[in-house]
Amino acid sequence: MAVRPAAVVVERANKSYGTHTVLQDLDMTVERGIIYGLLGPSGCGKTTLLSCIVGRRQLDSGNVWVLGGRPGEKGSGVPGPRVGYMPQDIALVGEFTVRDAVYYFGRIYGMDNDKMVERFEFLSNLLELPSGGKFIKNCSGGQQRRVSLAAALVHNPELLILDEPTVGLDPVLREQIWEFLSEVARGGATVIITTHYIDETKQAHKIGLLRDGQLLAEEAPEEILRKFDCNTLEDAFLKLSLMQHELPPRIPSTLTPDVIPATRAIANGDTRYESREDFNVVTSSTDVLTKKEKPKTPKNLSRSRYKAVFIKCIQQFCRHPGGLIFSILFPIIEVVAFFMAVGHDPRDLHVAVVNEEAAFSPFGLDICNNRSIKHATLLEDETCDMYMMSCWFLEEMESHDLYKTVYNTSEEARAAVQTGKYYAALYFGANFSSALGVRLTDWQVEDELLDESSVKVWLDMTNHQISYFIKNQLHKTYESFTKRAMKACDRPENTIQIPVNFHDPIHGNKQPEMVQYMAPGILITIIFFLPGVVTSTLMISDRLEGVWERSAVAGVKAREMLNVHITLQSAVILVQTIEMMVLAFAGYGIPMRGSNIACGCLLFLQGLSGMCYGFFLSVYCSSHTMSFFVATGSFYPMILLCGILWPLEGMSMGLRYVALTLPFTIPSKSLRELLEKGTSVTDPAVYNGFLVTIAWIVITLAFILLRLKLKKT
Ligand SMILES: Nc1ncnc2c1ncn2[C@@H]1O[C@H](COP(=O)(O)OP(=O)(O)OP(=O)(O)O)[C@@H](O)[C@H]1O
Repeated sequence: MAVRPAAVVVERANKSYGTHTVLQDLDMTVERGIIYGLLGPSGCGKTTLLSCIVGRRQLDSGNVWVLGGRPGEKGSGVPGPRVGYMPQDIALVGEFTVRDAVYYFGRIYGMDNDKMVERFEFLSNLLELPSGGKFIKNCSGGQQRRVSLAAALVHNPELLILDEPTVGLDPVLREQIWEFLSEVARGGATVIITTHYIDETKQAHKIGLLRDGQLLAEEAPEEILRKFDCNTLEDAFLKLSLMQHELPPRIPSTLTPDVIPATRAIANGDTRYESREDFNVVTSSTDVLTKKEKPKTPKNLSRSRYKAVFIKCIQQFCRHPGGLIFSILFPIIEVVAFFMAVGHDPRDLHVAVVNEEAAFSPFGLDICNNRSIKHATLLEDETCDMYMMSCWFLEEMESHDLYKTVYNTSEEARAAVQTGKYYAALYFGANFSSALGVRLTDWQVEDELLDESSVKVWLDMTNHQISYFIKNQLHKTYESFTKRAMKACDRPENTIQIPVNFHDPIHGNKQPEMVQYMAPGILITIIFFLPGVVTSTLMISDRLEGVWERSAVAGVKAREMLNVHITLQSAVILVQTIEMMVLAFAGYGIPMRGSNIACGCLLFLQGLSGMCYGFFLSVYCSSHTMSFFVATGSFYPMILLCGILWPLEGMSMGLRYVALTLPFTIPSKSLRELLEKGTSVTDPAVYNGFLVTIAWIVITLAFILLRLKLKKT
């Protein structure tokens, strides 16, 4: 008797999702060279069982042997090129053409170009595939399913696992596919197929009926019909299901040798097996099953897998205009938007002005335009005569970008502020100049005179930026106004300035621009955010579409996927870094006092950190929505706490420590040190930023690998 090892043996398999038991002490045997039809109602666990067979899920207890080894074991070829897997979902990249989809798997399995061309031609004819250049996303559901089947068949695997391959196909095509599968089995390969069309499984050599986590029957279709005295398999299954709880526990069929129907004679190369005894597998002796066979896998598959995934990612990226624009144009748009919109002083600001001094003068309000008027003169007795000084004040105010709109009364001016027309109202009393003259020469003045010599200001403080700007401009106006008056009266200009002298700053310049302060933080956040979003979106799409899972069954390792993605994203991040630096330093003249290379490296590392954060989101979030929530929920606190919007010194100590651990806070400070102070990278103020960035990369990668290890997704 020729003893022939089984292709698949499952022994006392148990699998639950939480409290929901899916497989319960399940035994299953699939002999080599047969078509095995796995049937069962929706949700009974067929897909779960298949994914345990291909090594993508682990049983809670029990054993699985596939092609003489354990799935997932090193060198078993499963997952890998010994299996062809067609999942229930299409699991193909929408940006693939029909040809790309088939070639992608061909490359993973290490097929050379000629072989792929030949197989593609063959499968195109067999499965009536749409034209090779048609995009998967433009194919109909049935066409996509046929392409998906072609992708599973491309490399002539030893074991074909097809999860509902014939759904939605027309009967003629279904018949052709079954004929082809019979031919494949005659060639010695094994086929496990699930289908909802029970009748078509008549063509299988063996059928397993899965219900409530167990196989109710596992026999040749004719045998099932005979045993249950039925004309159709549907009737037989109905009977079996009704009798399920009355039946004694099923003894695995392989232990009771049956006769394989004459019509189902099975061939493997030159050997033909006419009887079940011939065909028997020694499931009771796991020695035979676990005996290692040398898998017929081509060498250097890792290289071809890298190539396949690399080409796939490039195709996905280049054929996705949104992604391309997002990655290349967004950094430019965001940097330009920032430099154009942020940090500039408000312009064309008008304030409501009531000038009673001028109004009651002989020329009325026009007096301020009268160039012959002398506003301040030194008299012979060395006293300073001041006249219509409000005109000078208003002139100085305009030179500080605050323009007057004249009102007649202070009530009207304040009403204009109240209604939001202006941010400030100014009032000069009728005796402004004379009171000011007395005030500047006499220390002992009465409150009334003090009041008359003051410019009264009412502000709308609800807009902090603008009201602080107006306050600042009025202080500057006062400064230049008094200097002008003192000069006219031949007095030292600085005598009535505030007695605080600001020397040249140690760092930066006397008129710092907000934009320079914010730029490092903004560059850091942009370069972190973009790769983060691109990575999480691409990865979640791949996973939800089943592409990741399917590639993994074909043998692509998570590490290989990550490496390819990291390489490609790194290239994109490099381009983004260069774009941003050229724009910020050459385009908008942000000073760069430190090392260009150090600045580039810090930005690049931040991009990598953002990419790792994107990976992190993609492995921990089950959907795009979830990832969006987490990304938005985390980016905002990162930006709010990083010190660009408000200094850390304004936060409580506890919050400050939290802020320092976030990815933007210390790196933004380090970049500012590099740019504005030219600090060396050997200084902790700079290298701390690098350390925090690297720590974020390492920690997120560790969490990603941990997750991938713990959960085979
Ligand atoms: N990751 C998971 N977490 C929790 N429950 C799951 C998970 N995957 C599957 N299940 C549940 O396990 C049961 C079996 O699912 P499975 O996909 O294996 O069924 P199936 O027989 O393939 O169904 P169908 O024919 O509809 O595809 C279902 O009730 C399903 O809801």
